[in-house]
Amino acid sequence: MGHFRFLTAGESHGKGLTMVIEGLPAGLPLSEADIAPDLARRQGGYGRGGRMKIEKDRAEITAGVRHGRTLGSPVALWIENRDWVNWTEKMAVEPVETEIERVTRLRPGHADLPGTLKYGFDDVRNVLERASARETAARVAVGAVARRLLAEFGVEIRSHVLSIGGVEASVPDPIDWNAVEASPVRCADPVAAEAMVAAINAAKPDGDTVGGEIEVRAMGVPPGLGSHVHWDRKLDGRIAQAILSINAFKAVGLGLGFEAARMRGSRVHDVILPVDQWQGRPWRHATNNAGGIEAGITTGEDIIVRAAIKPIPTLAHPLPSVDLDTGEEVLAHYERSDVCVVPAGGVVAEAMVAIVLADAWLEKFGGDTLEEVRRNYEGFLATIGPRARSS
Ligand SMILES: Cc1cc2nc3c(=O)[nH]c(=O)nc-3n(C[C@H](O)[C@H](O)[C@H](O)COP(=O)(O)O)c2cc1C
Ligand SMILES: C=C(O[C@@H]1CC(C(=O)O)=C[C@@H](OP(=O)(O)O)[C@H]1O)C(=O)O
Repeated sequence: MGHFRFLTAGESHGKGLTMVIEGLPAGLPLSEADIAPDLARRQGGYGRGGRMKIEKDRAEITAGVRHGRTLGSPVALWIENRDWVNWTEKMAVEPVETEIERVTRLRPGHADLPGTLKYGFDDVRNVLERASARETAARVAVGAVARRLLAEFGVEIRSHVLSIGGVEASVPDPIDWNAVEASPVRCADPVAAEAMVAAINAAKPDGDTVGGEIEVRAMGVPPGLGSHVHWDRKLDGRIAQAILSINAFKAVGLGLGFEAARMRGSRVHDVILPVDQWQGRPWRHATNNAGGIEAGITTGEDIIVRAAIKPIPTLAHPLPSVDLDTGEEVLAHYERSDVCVVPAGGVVAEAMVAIVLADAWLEKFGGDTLEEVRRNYEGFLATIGPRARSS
């Protein structure tokens, strides 16, 4: 929608990742320490490959912040690829003398075939470098900045793993978020977490990979973000686009999501009950099957997003494929790969939800300074009580 905008640039084995963020108000406290924890969380999770032993992601703020506060100008960030030193010739910006071996054995499930066809390349590397989920490090850094804005207003965004490799977790209520952070697979159910680790361990020696499902929750979100009036202002649609844009994400649901299709209306819809007082108003939904959004607008309940992540496409025991040069049958390309990225995927999904919410926040409460945003937010909250007219 353009109130909080960002671009990223960078190839997986190039020098690093560049981000430019536009739309932040002036006066927001922001430091590298606000970004570092999320970058570390994205690098974790059981089942990642050799690359994560090389990288130690750190986002440097190179513009838009002075003495710890945003200036209202674009914020620029930079993350170095530590692996780049091993790829200087293969990834050189200028032409090189040596002949670089091309990648031509197409990997099913990755960008290799559609990307090379679309851009007219004879070397899959020209596509895979940018298609790589290395770019999700940049999104998590941008998401941490969005999260910093939302934190000013008490909004908190978390994720946990619902399933890996067909092993399903039970979801405790309430969720112990510290336990999720301590879990090797970011799962709130310790028994299921053990079985998930076992599923990853079982897939690895087979040269295989596993996917799974994650859930993101945004807590402390006020009613009124998004809108029902146009398709591209509906917040559920904006969240779905943001989530499905993450590498390997294949399905998304709000609240009950797919489950709602199999239930009766009387069981699905969240009845509205009078209460003494809940967040400044005398009503509250009895349940939150809608996942905090009705008609594209936040209701004030937690936003709950569930998403499915496919198994990683690059297999150590490669799948049958064809060679881009000859069209002959070959096995797909393999150098190294993650076996499972479901926990990391949850962290990336948190970042995308934070970005969409920051955008919707500035759309509704936007201002040039943080204080102006705060005034607009508080002014709106003061209007959302009962509508009885005084005569
Ligand atoms: C955090 C993360 C790490 C990933 N690591 C790998 C990997 O090591 N090998 C691989 O083939 N795909 C990996 N992927 C998935 C591919 O990037 C993705 O499947 C590919 O870009 C094709 O896009 P699509 O699956 O969205 O259609 C990863 C995805 C995420 C979110
Ligand atoms: C670099 C990251 O993920 C990469 C995503 C990725 C892919 O194909 O998507 C392939 C792998 O890269 P490499 O071939 O260098 O091992 C992952 O490690 C990261 O998450 O930071």
